[in-house]
Amino acid sequence: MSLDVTARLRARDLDVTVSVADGQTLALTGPNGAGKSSLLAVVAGLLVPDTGRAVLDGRVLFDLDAAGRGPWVPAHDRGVVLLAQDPLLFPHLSVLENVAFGPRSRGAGRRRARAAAVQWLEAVGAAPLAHRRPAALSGGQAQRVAVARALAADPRLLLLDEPFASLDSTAAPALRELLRRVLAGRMAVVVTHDPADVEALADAEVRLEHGRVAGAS
Ligand SMILES: Nc1ncnc2c1ncn2[C@@H]1O[C@H](COP(=O)(O)OP(=O)(O)OP(=O)(O)O)[C@@H](O)[C@H]1O
Repeated sequence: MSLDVTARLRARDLDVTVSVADGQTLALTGPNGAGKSSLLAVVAGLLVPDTGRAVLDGRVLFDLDAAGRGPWVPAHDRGVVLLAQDPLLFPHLSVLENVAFGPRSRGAGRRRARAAAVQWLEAVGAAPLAHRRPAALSGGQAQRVAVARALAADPRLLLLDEPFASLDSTAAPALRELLRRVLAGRMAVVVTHDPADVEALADAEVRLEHGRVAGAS
């Protein structure tokens, strides 16, 4: 059980091979423009590489030959959730409905989806916010809710793109501690510029530069 991805995309000057072991969190680091977000987008199914192959838990996500032909599993069917810098909650739904959305779309009934949502909101310390709309949340609160929504979807792989970038320095440590707890034993990739995130969250680190793997530890 693992993720193995090889992707080449000329338009982004990306040419990488990266693996994540089962239950591990990989930190993806490197300077601006190194290709970190592009690689997450390829794994999430939001960006199509020219050629490459990705296998998650033994299941092929894509396998594109030199002509770009081959199997391609669409984003919604990958078991992969991308948590972006901006929490991107559905503005017209309550916090509870936002978190229940994942279980609902995976076929859970209304009651079971809401129960799962309550449980995840409690896990991230956001249960009192359940009936608010996203517009009534602070940035840190919205990120907590976004974490709950991501986990409620029960992804096989969680991708986090600079999850603390929009938070001030007082909110970041609490969310980092929350992620440290919820990522334990899960497969995840976290893009970060902050050595504190690597230290707190990662089992392994891959550094990208100019769209290439420049180091791994
Ligand atoms: N929407 C886009 N269209 C075309 N090229 C893009 C787009 N987004 C990024 N790029 C280019 O792709 C390359 C990789 O960018 P990417 O955003 O993946 O890097 P990054 O490591 O995530 O950077 P940052 O740390 O600034 O977020 C860069 O050369 C960038 O200019």
